[in-house]
Amino acid sequence: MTARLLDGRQTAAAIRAEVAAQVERRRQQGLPPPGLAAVLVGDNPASQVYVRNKHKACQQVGMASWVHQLPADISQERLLDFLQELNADPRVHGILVQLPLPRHIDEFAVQQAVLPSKDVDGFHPENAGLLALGRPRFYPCTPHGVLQLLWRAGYDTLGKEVVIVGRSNIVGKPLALMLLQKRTAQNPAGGEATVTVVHTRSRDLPALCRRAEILVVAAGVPGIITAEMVAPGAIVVDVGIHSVEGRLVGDVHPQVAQIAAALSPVPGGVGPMTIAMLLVNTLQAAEHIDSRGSASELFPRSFRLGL
Ligand SMILES: Nc1nc(=O)c2c([nH]1)NC[C@@H]1CN(c3ccc(C(=O)N[C@@H](CCC(=O)O)C(=O)O)cc3)C=[N+]21
Repeated sequence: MTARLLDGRQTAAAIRAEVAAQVERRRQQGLPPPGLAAVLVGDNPASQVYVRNKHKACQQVGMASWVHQLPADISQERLLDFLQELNADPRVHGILVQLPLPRHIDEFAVQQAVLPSKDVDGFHPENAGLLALGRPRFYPCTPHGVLQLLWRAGYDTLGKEVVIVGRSNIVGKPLALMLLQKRTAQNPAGGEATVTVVHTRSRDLPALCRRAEILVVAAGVPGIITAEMVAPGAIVVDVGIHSVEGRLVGDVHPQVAQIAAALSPVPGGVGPMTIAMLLVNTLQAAEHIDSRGSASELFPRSFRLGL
């Protein structure tokens, strides 16, 4: 038996089509296209691929997109000034500063400099706090992509034993919060799961992982999850992505496909979903700015994506 494939490319394409329809509806109403500004500092080759993919995805759905390539040695002060310009630009509804940043730049300072209402990554402390309190403004793209991939494949997390491997601010932590929340019309990406977050310091990682009905792996270590760490019939979502000897691999060892009931692969799983959810957030940012007249207000409703 080999696992059912959770096809992130196909699911992301379906979400892009939903977003494209909303962008077209806006156009017919005479509204400007949602606009995303991506900021890339330095020339990390992986970051260049991701930012290019985001730019292509924006164009595909009819959004405006700008890629700002800044030199690796730009000062933090200049970068923060540049972000203020994007904050003030009415054509820009969403701002994304690609991570990782060069070492001389304080990531937290940069995340705080993005206007919270344009923070389509959901990394600003105000947005992280709102998510933690059950009042999400933007769902962080990768965790939301994981939940959408599961939901659209027919897997409900309600009451399930979900184990998350990894405790990062961009995946593990926000995903845990989303999985705990109730699913409501205002909060459609809730989970109501029993959530366990494990990490490299956890005692007996294999036993903890084997408890999972749904195992989400965002550890950042190639192949760390092997077949004996997975319960037969589990659903496994691989969030890791690494270039190893010229090939893309995830955190989940290929032998897991023989044990799991379903598996989200790398590439072709969470990566394309992350980009699709970025488009959703950019659309949401544009919608609320238009409908409320103010970019700084709390968004009153979530963009629901057919849930
Ligand atoms: N501010 C910020 N926001 C992010 O969302 C963000 C970031 N920084 N830094 C890096 C991570 C990583 N990330 C990916 C996005 C798409 C793919 C993706 O499209 N992957 C394709 C393969 C792409 C390839 O060919 O290399 C796939 O998995 O099929 C992967 C990884 C977004 N991130």
